[in-house]
Amino acid sequence: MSSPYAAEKQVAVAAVRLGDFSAQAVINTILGRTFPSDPIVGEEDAADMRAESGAALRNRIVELANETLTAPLQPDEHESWGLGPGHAQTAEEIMDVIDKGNYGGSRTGRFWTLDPIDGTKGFLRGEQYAVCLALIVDSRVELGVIGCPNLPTSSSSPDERGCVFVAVRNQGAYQLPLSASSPTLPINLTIPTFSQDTLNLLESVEKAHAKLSFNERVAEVLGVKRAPTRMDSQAKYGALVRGDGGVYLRMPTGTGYREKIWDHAPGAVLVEEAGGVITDSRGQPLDFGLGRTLGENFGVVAAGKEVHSRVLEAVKKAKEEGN
Ligand SMILES: Nc1ncnc2c1ncn2[C@@H]1O[C@H](COP(=O)(O)OS(=O)(=O)O)[C@@H](OP(=O)(O)O)[C@H]1O
Ligand SMILES: [Mg+2]
Ligand SMILES: [Mg+2]
Ligand SMILES: [Mg+2]
Repeated sequence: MSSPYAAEKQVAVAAVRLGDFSAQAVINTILGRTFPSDPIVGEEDAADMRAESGAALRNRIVELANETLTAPLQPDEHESWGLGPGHAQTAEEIMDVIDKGNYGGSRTGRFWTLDPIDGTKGFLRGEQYAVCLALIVDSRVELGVIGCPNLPTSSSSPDERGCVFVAVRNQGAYQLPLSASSPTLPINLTIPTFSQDTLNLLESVEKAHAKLSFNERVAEVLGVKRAPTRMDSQAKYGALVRGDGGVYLRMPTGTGYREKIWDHAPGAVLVEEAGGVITDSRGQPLDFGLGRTLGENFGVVAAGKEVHSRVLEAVKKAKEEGN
């Protein structure tokens, strides 16, 4: 007997692959047209589309990407970005532009990093996912954007969904509505102060992505009273900076997995511009100059200034207990 929802899962996995590749094609096209000399570290590559067995996948992605690339321009888009009627690309051009994301990263100079769909598992469950882009210059994140199509615009309006978080170094952190035609103005974000009664953790849903049992112990050491908020993707960073949770805590599961720069670069500048602090679990700065991964950084801790130092101490204590 086949497992429950096997067909739904197959459809959803195929949809996410289409979303991943076509989003990377569209975003890399815009970046390539506007900043032609900037390299891109993108999560996806076109190898599966180029394979002999990849014809159906390739055709569908080319169709989807071209649908977006050739759609009539929105008020906030420009034809010089390679968008609008008449801007269709061939299959070869689409695969090449996806592979423009193959850059290996660098210590110096400027490059972009893209996660076309972050929180793949969340997307598959119909929950949170995000489209994430950051500009890194000389290893420092200068700009970050996290688009969350399924995130409520605030915790008090659960039915209104779709937010974009934007931060530019020294220019603040903002939340905008996802729809460019919405009259809502950008909201300037600052991580609020949490009391012992309101503090809680923001953590992954997937046990394979973070050691949730360790988070539980850290919460106990901190005297946290509220249950954790589990959410997929970098939407967690958006939730943190607008005060929907007090601490972002992500501890390695012990498999030797290295965190990818596209999973944290936009969140890093967003947290700092909202007045918070982001480091690894040992208090080391996240190093975006080592290539496609964060190298030896061990986990991620982000929170408001005072809370952050308390979390690092609690992590240390919980680790010592475990030794
Ligand atoms: N073993 C392991 N350890 C840590 N992280 C991992 C691991 N495996 C995958 N990933 C990355 O986790 C990204 C999703 O992050 P989240 O945990 O926030 O979301 S989710 O709950 O998994 O959806 C996810 O990003 P996407 O692939 O873009 O979804 C992965 O890059
Ligand atoms: Mg990701
Ligand atoms: Mg992804
Ligand atoms: Mg992935």
